[in-house]
Amino acid sequence: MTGCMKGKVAAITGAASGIGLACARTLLAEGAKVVLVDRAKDRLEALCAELGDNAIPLVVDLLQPSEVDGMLPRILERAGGLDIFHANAGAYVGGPIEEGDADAWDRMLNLNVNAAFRSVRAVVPHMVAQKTGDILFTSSIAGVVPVVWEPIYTASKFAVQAFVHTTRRQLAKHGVRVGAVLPGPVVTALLDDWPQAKMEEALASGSLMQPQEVADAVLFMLSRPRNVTIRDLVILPNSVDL
Ligand SMILES: NC(=O)c1ccc[n+]([C@@H]2O[C@H](COP(=O)([O-])OP(=O)(O)OC[C@H]3O[C@@H](n4cnc5c(N)ncnc54)[C@H](O)[C@@H]3O)[C@@H](O)[C@H]2O)c1
Ligand SMILES: OC[C@@H](O)[C@@H](O)[C@@H](O)CO
Repeated sequence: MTGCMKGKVAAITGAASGIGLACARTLLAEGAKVVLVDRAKDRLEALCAELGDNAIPLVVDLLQPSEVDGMLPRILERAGGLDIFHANAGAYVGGPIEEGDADAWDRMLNLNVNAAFRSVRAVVPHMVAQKTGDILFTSSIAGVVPVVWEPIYTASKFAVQAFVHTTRRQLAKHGVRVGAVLPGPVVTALLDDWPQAKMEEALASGSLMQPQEVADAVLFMLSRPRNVTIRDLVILPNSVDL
């Protein structure tokens, strides 16, 4: 621990679980104030009570556009600023398309794509005005490799990658960095949707990572000198065959 995030304010969506929570813990340990954004009110409040005064809960349902649009003033009021916005919340649906539930696809696409882009739109004017900031996405290896068993999820993360690459170039001139961390399989609640046999095989072959490994990668990205952007950081368990 170096205290390299001291004085920074971060907001992380989907911070009540998995990768978002590990990132929140890591940034807090490095001295940042962290706004944990999630719709899981009870879990969020219990976690923040445990994490201390620098952990600020913000209950937002990202699937409600008006709640996303109103998020920035609530962050500024509670945390006094915003330096890092991590669009992390996401959902997963896999499987053969002929068996797919198109309504579940819509919910996932709304969260992984529309709500994520909308949330960035909500905070960018603040970062442009202050001429500095970091926008970070939790994308996925499925954002750069078409993963055959999860076509709609893959499509959502390819969309994220397109947004990261284009907005990075729009915002660089304002001192705002945009990048993505692209993990392979991580042990979180998100993979509950995986078939049991696939999960057992992955656990047996060691092809799963822990959320902390992703959080360490995120800290590396955020702690680069301001003239350097890590645009895409792919992080994989050695034995994953993707
Ligand atoms: N777990 C993996 O294998 C893996 C791999 C690569 C990328 N990712 C990505 O990492 C990100 C985080 O996933 P995770 O694995 O930590 O999952 P997770 O299920 O552990 O956490 C997701 C969090 O998002 C919150 N959330 C869901 N819908 C919401 C909404 N409408 N409004 C507000 N909050 C909402 C949930 O309450 C939960 O706390 C996702 O974008 C996912 O695509 C995960
Ligand atoms: O299935 C391989 C990966 O796409 C998956 O583990 C991960 O990206 C889910 O977010």
